[in-house]
Amino acid sequence: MGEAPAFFLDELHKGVPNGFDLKSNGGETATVVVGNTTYLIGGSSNESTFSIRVQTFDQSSGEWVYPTVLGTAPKPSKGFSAMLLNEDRILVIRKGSTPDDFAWFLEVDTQYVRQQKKILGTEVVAWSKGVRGKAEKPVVISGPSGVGKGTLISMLMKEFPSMFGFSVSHTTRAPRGMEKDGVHYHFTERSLMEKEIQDGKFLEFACVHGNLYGTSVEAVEVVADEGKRCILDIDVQGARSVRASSLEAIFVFVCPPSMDELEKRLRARGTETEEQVLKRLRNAKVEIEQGQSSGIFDHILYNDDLEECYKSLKKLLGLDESSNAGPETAPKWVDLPVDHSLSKIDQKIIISSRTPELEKGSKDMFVLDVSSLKGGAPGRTRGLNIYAMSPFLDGLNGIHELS
Ligand SMILES: Nc1ncnc2c1ncn2[C@@H]1O[C@H](COP(=O)(O)OP(=O)(O)OP(=O)(O)O)[C@@H](O)[C@H]1O
Ligand SMILES: Nc1nc2c(ncn2[C@@H]2O[C@H](COP(=O)(O)O)[C@@H](O)[C@H]2O)c(=O)[nH]1
Repeated sequence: MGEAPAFFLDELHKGVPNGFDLKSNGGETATVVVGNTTYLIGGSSNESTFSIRVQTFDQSSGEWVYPTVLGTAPKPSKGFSAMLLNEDRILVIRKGSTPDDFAWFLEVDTQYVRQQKKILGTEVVAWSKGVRGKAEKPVVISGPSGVGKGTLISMLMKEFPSMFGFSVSHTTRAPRGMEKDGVHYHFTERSLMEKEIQDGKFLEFACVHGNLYGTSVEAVEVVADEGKRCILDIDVQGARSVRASSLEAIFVFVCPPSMDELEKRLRARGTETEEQVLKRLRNAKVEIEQGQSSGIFDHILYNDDLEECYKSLKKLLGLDESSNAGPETAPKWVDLPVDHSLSKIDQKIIISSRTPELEKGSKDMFVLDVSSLKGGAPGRTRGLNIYAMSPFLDGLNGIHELS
């Protein structure tokens, strides 16, 4: 595994498929060899911006392969640099990008990519954007309809607005009176949702009480992009799928004190028809059985007294009284040098300016610490840490933590 030799690159250039603009991209094409496959990441240029594209070359057959590219690709930028991070992913740095959108990972052999290869029967690569800050695991909350999941989640979001973000699911059920599209759910048509499921846009989906519900990859990404911890309110089937996916999460199951109390709450909420209430209660029995015995869940909570249950939820999430200290300081702005090179020392990527930055306050070197990465496709890669280093101004000890 490594960089492609120069002669091989020349051969590649001859056969480059249409749309790939390697020459004008001036050395910004990355070629990474993994076994018999060369991953070619190149720009297709449009005036002064490059859209990043991926192609693979199978050395044994001598053929170009068009992999299925999953995830949202990075937006066009002034250019990019790339390097092999480890056996399963390539790091791509977008030049001249905003600080919250500079680091991307092209996964070539992660668990998710291998899974998708099997499902789709094609070569697969997947994009995942790197996000800075703490790498707290998402929280999956399941339980029968009417047990109080939504109530508990609202309390958490109200008390810790800067810490948690809600994953807005898609559903084919009709909105209830107060529900807003895009806030409580993305209300959608079944045929459209089925097409999007086919296109790999969903992390999980399930038929629940006669309607289709699902968590799109984007719903989880939006929360990670805000630097928040994602909360998913999904049924047991969905929790099972997430458990089997590469999204590492904490799984919580909420039980009612009794079936009578559950029925009381569902009826008191007054949002379902009699037929729906009966259906939801029938399904509740199965869900409670599965929730308690399937081994999917890390924690089981009993929602009898709401305040007590909320306290237990906070405790298992590691939120004691002192955690309510207000929002974390926002990560500082990073002004990466546009013309830079990348090198790697252990789990640290050194981003060095090719031309010393002369402007007051600009930095010449950055260290991207990738030792605590979490998550990845589908979704964001969390836990990215970046430091500025000014060897010319401060000596090599001049490290400033930015996040
Ligand atoms: N501990 C509790 N004691 C009494 N009532 C409660 C308790 N927890 C929640 N409730 C009430 O029960 C009803 C159902 O709660 P909620 O809507 O949060 O359930 P849910 O689990 O989110 O249901 P669904 O899965 O259908 O969305 C609401 O009217 C809520 O106010
Ligand atoms: N598998 C999924 N289940 C979901 C999702 N969003 C919600 N749900 C579950 O559906 C039922 C019913 O919800 P309601 O809003 O109609 O009362 C409830 O158990 C939710 O947890 C999802 O994206 N995937």
